[in-house]
Amino acid sequence: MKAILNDPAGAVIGLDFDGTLSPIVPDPAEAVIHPEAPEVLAALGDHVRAVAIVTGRPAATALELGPGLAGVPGLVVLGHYGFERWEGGRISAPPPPPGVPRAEAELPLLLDSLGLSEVSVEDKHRAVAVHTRRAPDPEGALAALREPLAKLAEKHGLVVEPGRMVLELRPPGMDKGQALSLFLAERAARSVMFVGDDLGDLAAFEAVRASGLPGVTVCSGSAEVTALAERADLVVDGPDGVVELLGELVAAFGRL
Ligand SMILES: O=P(O)(O)OC[C@H]1O[C@H](O[C@H]2O[C@H](CO)[C@@H](O)[C@H](O)[C@H]2O)[C@H](O)[C@@H](O)[C@@H]1O
Repeated sequence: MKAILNDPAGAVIGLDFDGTLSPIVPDPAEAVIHPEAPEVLAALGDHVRAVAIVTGRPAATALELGPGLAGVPGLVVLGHYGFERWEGGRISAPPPPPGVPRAEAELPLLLDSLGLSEVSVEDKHRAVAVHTRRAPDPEGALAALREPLAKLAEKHGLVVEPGRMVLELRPPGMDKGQALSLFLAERAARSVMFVGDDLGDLAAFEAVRASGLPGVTVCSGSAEVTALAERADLVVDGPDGVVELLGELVAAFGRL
């Protein structure tokens, strides 16, 4: 944190979206960014080398659920765990993986055969997520789905990304750690902070450590995921705590 405060112009601030900038809600389509986040990120963007949102969401979805984000100076959104990039209004991405629609087509029958028709499927185009949060027994449904979804993913050349009451089938070859490492190198960062809440963010925590830069890992804490808090330098109280921390950083920069 000291390095970031002493030299904000060299700092890259990486942030996850769901559970970090946006409070967790039952329906993924109804998630919305914390009301104070766009303003605080905009203020942060004026001081630091770059603000990057690194998310499992498609980049365009993060921007839709985060009105005001597009105005954050220099913002980069690395969507789909880094496969996709939004910057200055443009999205770049590799061709969509053919395994995703094939796996998705098999899902209804599979879910029926498991008696899990109450779970919900989120079509993310480059990935497909199976959510159990709104099922009668979310943990039980998640456990019942692990093995069948692992087999389905393997059959179609995909991997399973586990998260908060969700198992996502997505292409291999990228994760938030690789995405963050590439971004740090591209921006010649002199320090780094990464803020996340879920298992997918562990790779980014590792990337902070592997970068050799002065860095700080921050967990947006919840009772649902403890693995991240155990590995974080700092734990704050969910998206409210994240916004408060970022606000404190901005205030400190203002005093420099
Ligand atoms: O990398 P992230 O930005 O954290 O995205 C990870 C997944 O987040 C979303 O699901 C989570 O948030 C939902 C809305 O609050 C919640 O209902 C769900 O239980 C959480 O797992 C999103 O729907 C997924 O596609 C993302 O991969």
